[in-house]
Amino acid sequence: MVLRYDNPHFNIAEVACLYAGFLGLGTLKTFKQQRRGPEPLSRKSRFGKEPLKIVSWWILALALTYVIDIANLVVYALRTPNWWPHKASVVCLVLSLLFWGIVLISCTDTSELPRYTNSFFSAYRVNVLYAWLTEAIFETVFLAFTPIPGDTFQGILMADHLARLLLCIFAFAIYVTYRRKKPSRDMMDYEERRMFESGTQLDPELGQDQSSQALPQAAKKSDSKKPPKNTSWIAYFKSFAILFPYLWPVKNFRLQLHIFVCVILLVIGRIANILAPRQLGVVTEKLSQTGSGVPWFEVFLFVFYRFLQGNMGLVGSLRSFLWIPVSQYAYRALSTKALQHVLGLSYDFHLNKRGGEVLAALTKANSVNTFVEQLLFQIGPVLTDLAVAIIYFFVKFDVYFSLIVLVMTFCYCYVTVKITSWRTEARRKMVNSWRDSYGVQNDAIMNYETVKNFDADDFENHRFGDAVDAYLRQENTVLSSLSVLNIIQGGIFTSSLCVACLLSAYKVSFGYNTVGDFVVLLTYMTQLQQPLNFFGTLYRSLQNSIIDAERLLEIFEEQPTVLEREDATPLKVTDGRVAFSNVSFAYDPRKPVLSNVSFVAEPGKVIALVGESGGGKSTIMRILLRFFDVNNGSITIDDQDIRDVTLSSLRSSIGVVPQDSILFNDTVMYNIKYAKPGASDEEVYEAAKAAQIHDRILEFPDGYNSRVGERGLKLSGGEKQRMAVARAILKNPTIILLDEATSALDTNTERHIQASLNRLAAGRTAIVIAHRLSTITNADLILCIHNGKIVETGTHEDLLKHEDGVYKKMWLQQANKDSSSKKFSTE
Ligand SMILES: Nc1ncnc2c1ncn2[C@@H]1O[C@H](COP(=O)(O)OP(=O)(O)OP(=O)(O)O)[C@@H](O)[C@H]1O
Ligand SMILES: N[C@@H](CCC(=O)N[C@@H](CS)C(=O)NCC(=O)O)C(=O)O
Repeated sequence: MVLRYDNPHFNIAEVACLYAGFLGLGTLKTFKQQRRGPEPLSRKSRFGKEPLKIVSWWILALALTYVIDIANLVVYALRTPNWWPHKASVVCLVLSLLFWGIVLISCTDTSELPRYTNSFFSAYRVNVLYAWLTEAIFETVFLAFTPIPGDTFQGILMADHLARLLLCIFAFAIYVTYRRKKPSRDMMDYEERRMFESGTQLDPELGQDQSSQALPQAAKKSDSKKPPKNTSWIAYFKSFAILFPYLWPVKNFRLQLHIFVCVILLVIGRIANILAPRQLGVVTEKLSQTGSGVPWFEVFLFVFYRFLQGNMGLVGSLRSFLWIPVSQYAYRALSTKALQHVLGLSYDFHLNKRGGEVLAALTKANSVNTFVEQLLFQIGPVLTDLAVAIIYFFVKFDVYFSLIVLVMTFCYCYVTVKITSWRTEARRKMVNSWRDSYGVQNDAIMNYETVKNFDADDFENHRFGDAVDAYLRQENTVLSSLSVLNIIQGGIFTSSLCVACLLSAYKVSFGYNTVGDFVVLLTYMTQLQQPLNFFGTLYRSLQNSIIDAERLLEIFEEQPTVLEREDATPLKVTDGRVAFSNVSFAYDPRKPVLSNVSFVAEPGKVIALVGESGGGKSTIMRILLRFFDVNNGSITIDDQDIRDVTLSSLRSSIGVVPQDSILFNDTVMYNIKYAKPGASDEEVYEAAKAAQIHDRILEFPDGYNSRVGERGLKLSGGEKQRMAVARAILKNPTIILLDEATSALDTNTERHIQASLNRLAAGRTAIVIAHRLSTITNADLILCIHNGKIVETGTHEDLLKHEDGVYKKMWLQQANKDSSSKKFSTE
């Protein structure tokens, strides 16, 4: 057997093996990894920086041999009359070049990978090895079965094949050399650094609103705490799967139908995108045939197809219209679920959270939805149109046109993504510097008096001027890089259009194609340009919504630490006896907060917890409400362990009057009724009367309809606490937890509050945290808490009898303080 130098079958076989094997192995590997689960990064990375560099140079050299091959063919074809290389050979050469180009980029450029996915090369090492092997085998076969070159053309081809074989052998040598080495610390660090670099590069530009501006920095910090994992793409996207059920309208058949119709409309849109240029070709054909009359129908059909086309066309608009309820459904489902989830998380999450961060993540609840929409209706259609163009041109015209679109697509997308990522960073800086200049301006105006006092007008003007300059410099970068991006995009698109048009013009002139074909080609290509023009912007917003979705996902992955048992029953409160037996608890195992706390709060009695600050009094309340679970011992209410009952029944049986009640920014009525939404106005008045706040409320300008302001700021501390008491009275629980206000109030207010608290405690089990001992002298039992232990118990009188007792000391101290402050105030 003798192989020709320009052998199409050989070339096709080689390219087919390369692509099929590479993709097949890639898929296999991804699934395998998926089943095994993520692996720690360090175990994977056998390749450090240096080998990766050598490999990259090697692949570049290999790609260059194909460039030389192509150039050789072109030169030979131009110099030899009536000789054309075989079409398949040309296509295969270009595809091989593209293949190695992609591998090269994947090995050297990992910055586009999302966090937690591994670098291309570490994931696809097997595939690259496979490609080397395939090349080596094919080159050996070629060299073995091809005659000695007869001219320069064949000589160059032969030299290229030989070079490729040598490069493959060289690559194996590199691989085998480095493979044996144990991964050094440095190598791992390098890989890890790459992972993090790739993660942080993905941060979006900052949004326009303050809340989202604060976010990326904080998010970056929290991310860096997570160990990097080698995760496959599937696993990465699978982690989003927990959000998808909220996107799909499970029970709503009508919405499912909407989605179905939208998908059909999408397909119709793609078809219209072929039909319109095709029809223009038909019209052109008709018009160029003299004497065939006016092609009314053809023209009408063309106009009709045009009417269907585009996002603003009939099909696009109909699709947008039908999608509205689907998108709204998803928004509702996701945002309510997110809030429900966050509210369901345990107290420790809420203690540790950065409030703004959680809220910002929740306001982006729509991000997953936006992500799906962008993929489905924007990026998806553009890429489909390109794929359709490749197939259509192949079927209708010539494989060369498909090749042009294919190479153009790749170059266009790659360059756009690269430049856009860089620009995203520049935009972030621009937004930051804008915020700085805004801050300077704001400072100057807010501190008007200080500025004037120090005669600092000039200083402030300069400061602001500098800040604006800094902003303008960043803006300049952003805007000029936009122009550069547009020029490069235009350049890539226009060159492919130019090649396609020249080729088509050539074919038309030699009669291989008709003028109509030229028109179809030109129209189809130009209509691709418009959506491609926004590819960068689309890519950026896609990235942003993925990042937002990731944050939402992090919240969804958060699990409550206090869980309800599956067989939990509702708490049945009969008398309201609360018993702590040998309870120990710590927020952090290294620092015990409560140890061996035992006491019984008998029904209808008032138990007071006193002791120094930080002793653990509030903790007792928190564990009774089961915001945390005890580490040892148990808490029972009417002989039912609180871990065995449902959380909601537990919390609804207990009334809490916190030290500093926080109210909702609504009316007084709304705030009191919050304890019992179904209560009548009369019940509210009764509760308010019992809490000694009714008369005061009536003095407000709008009575019960007065608004209390943000967090109840418009009310005084005493009023707020009595509102809280009114709430608790309305709720009418058997057990009351009361955290007394620490701050000394005026005697009148204090008397009112005391009276309202007495009314509240009457007939209920009350556990009171007392800061001022004078308020609990009548308590049935006083527990002195010191360092998380109960050190003394008894009534006020009992405890005062202990000469060296903790309680007595506190009592004397407070009595002293009170008398000295009274003295001071009367002087
Ligand atoms: N969420 C938490 N995480 C870790 N430690 C905590 C947490 N909350 C409280 N602590 C610690 O637990 C101890 C007891 O706190 P607790 O609030 O129960 O004291 P307290 O007696 O109510 O004090 P105060 O009278 O000042 O409110 C303190 O040392 C406190 O620092
Ligand atoms: N061709 C570019 C730019 C497209 C464009 O002009 N986008 C509009 C928004 S739809 C814009 O204002 N971009 C500003 C920018 O990218 O800085 C791309 O692919 O991103």
